[in-house]
Amino acid sequence: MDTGAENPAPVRTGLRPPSKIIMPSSPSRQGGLKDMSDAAVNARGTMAPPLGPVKHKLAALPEPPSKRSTMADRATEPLNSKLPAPPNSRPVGAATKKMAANGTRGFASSANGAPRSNLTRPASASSFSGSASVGYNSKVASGNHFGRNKAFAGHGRSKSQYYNPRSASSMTDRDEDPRPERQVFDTESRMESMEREFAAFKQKMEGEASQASGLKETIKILQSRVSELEALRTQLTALNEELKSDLKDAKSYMASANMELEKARRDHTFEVDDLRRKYRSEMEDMQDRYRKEADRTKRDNEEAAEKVRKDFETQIDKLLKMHSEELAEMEKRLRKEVEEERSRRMRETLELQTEYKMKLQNAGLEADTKEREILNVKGELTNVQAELDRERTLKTGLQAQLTEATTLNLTLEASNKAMKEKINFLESDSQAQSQAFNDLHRRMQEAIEAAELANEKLRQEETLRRKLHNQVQELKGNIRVMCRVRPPSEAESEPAKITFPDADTDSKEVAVQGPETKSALGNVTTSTYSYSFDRVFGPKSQNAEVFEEISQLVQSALDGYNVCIFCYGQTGSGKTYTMSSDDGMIPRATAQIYAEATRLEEKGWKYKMEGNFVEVYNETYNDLLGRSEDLDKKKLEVRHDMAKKQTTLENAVSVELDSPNRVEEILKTASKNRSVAATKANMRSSRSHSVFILRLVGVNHITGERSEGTLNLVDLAGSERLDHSKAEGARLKETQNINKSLSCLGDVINALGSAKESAHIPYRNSKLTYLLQYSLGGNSKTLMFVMVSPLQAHLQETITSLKFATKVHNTHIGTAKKQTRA
Ligand SMILES: Nc1ncnc2c1ncn2[C@@H]1O[C@H](COP(=O)(O)OP(=O)(O)OP(=O)(O)O)[C@@H](O)[C@H]1O
Repeated sequence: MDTGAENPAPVRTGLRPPSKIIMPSSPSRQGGLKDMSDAAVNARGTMAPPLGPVKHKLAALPEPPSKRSTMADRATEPLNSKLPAPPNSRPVGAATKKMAANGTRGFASSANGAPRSNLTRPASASSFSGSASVGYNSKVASGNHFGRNKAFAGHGRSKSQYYNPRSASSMTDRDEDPRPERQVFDTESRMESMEREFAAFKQKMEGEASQASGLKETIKILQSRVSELEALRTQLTALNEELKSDLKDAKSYMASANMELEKARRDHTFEVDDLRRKYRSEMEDMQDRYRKEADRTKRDNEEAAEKVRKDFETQIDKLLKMHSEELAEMEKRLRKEVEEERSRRMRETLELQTEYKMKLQNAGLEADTKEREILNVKGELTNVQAELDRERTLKTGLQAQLTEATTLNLTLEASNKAMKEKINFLESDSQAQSQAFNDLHRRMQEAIEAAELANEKLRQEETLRRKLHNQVQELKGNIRVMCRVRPPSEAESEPAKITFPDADTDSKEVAVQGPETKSALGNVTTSTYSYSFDRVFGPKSQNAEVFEEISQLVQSALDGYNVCIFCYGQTGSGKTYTMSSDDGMIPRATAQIYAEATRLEEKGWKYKMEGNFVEVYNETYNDLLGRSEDLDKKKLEVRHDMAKKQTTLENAVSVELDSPNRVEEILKTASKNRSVAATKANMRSSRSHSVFILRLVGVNHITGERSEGTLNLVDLAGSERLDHSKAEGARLKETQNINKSLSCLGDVINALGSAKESAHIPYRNSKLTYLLQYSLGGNSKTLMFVMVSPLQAHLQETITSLKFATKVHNTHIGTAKKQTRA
């Protein structure tokens, strides 16, 4: 029998492999969840036993009975257990087998509420028709039926097609059978057969009924399975929800973790930045320390080296001294020793000679005595002879001694000679040295004399240079006028039409296009005004270039002339920039004077340089180098020494210019005082004249020459016209005073240029001209800068300034005189 109960193993569940279902405790694995839900869907859809594989993976689910049979098995269980096996129950068995084989599909149909009729249809229909048709020939039919149904289960269609025609033909044959006994027998047997068939049919029907009830039970079981699965699905849904919330939690945890991570990263970055900054500052500190340390070490090393060098030199000096002393000592000792040795040797030689002579005399006497004794005593001849031999031997010995002494004497004489030669050599060396020293001394004297001559020549040339310089200055004229047009600033627009026709050649001309004028006929015309001066500086010119032009005048002040350099022009035209800016004329002039005075020192000149910085405001003098609180309060007096033609400022602070940096201090103090004053009366610097006075007194200690010169650098107040400025009150008074002093300056220059020598020059008419009395006129060199604004708005003032400057330029002042005193 091939029932499902006998063959449960090969039933296909339709579930996916359980390994794909993940543990529910792992909420992050959504794939696993998906697999699981697929499995659940499959379980619902196919009715295959889903819990087998799932239960082991889903720990949260209730554990089903361990050896649970599959859905198909249980579906067939009632049939197999309750139905007796009818003789021809194969269709049902086949159907059941088929259902078991296609269990998933059949269950799916019932689960979907649309049961398929093929569950029962083939069994009843085929078996019924089969038994009905096969009943006439039960053996054959029975056998064929069995075989047919078996075949039907496997290849139903082909077998039934083949069998049905044969059944029909046999029926036809039996109806037409002509044999009666056989017919009775057939009828009885037929009846028997029919009864059997009926009984079988009945049995079969009972089987069907019990099968139907089995199926109902199966349905119930299946329904209970469905509800179980529903519960399972609910559990899974809950689990899914739980997992989703876990996932959500995990996501929020991840987000917060990310935030914390980000915060930690930021903190870390800050910490790293802090550390980096700290490290950098530490590095800088270390570098600084290292640099200082290195400097200190270098200094120490240099000091040590210097010390070592000095020690070394001292030691060398000491050694040299010791050496020369030792040499002298040795020489003395040697001489003494040589002397002593010589006298000792002489003494010894004399002694030896005396001794020898004595011995010789004694020997002679003895020989005489012996000879006398020989003569007298002949008997004693042998003894005397022996004594004589002895005496002869002695004589030989003495002679050998004499030879030796003579040799020694010769050796001593040779060494004495060598010593003498050495002494002579030493004596001759010191003579050569003193000879060389004398030569050197002589040559030095000659060189000094030559230098003296050269210096003398230089002094003569310096005097000549000064004379020539002055002649050149005279040729250039004692009053010179130069014009400077400043560049417009970035904020300034509408420039005036100012041109420089000879900028590429002489740079002496400036042309200004005047304002438009309307004729009576309504014609608009503009005229161009040309002016020429000693030099014109365009907007691109630098202070260095301007100073080059005036440096010769500065030199004249050192040479003993009074020099006055003015800056004239309206407010904002660049006077202060030219005169007192960091690289303006005042710092440059003082630097040149200081350098030149230092250079002249080698020619015997010694200069004393003293500076004052005063302001003329509202026709009163103010000391710009005094205390700022004294400004406008302290009375400053100007005194003139008519005889010496000198001006002194009483109560003013004088600063000695003993270093080039002093001028910087002077300018700073002056500027501070002016700015303090500016809070009292606005625009003070524009409304007052400032005068920097530098007195230069030089004495030549070689030639006895003396020179006294003064350099005046004047920054005049703005030259606005009264009608144009529309000033009132204090401002009106300022403007009136400025105009008065400027017109007085014009008057003085005019008088100097036109009048005879004896004519009156109106210095006293203004405080400014009074202060500059001895720096304007016959004994002075004057340079006026007319400063020009480049703006169209200032055109009228520009033309007025240029006209005034032209007037001054046309003035001829008498020859300057150098102030020298014997
Ligand atoms: N040659 C120049 N090059 C560049 N800038 C200049 C030049 N001349 C003047 N200036 C600038 O123009 C402005 C006015 O100049 P400055 O103050 O010297 O005029 P000023 O005639 O002295 O005026 P005030 O009469 O009010 O003192 C300043 O800002 C100055 O720096």
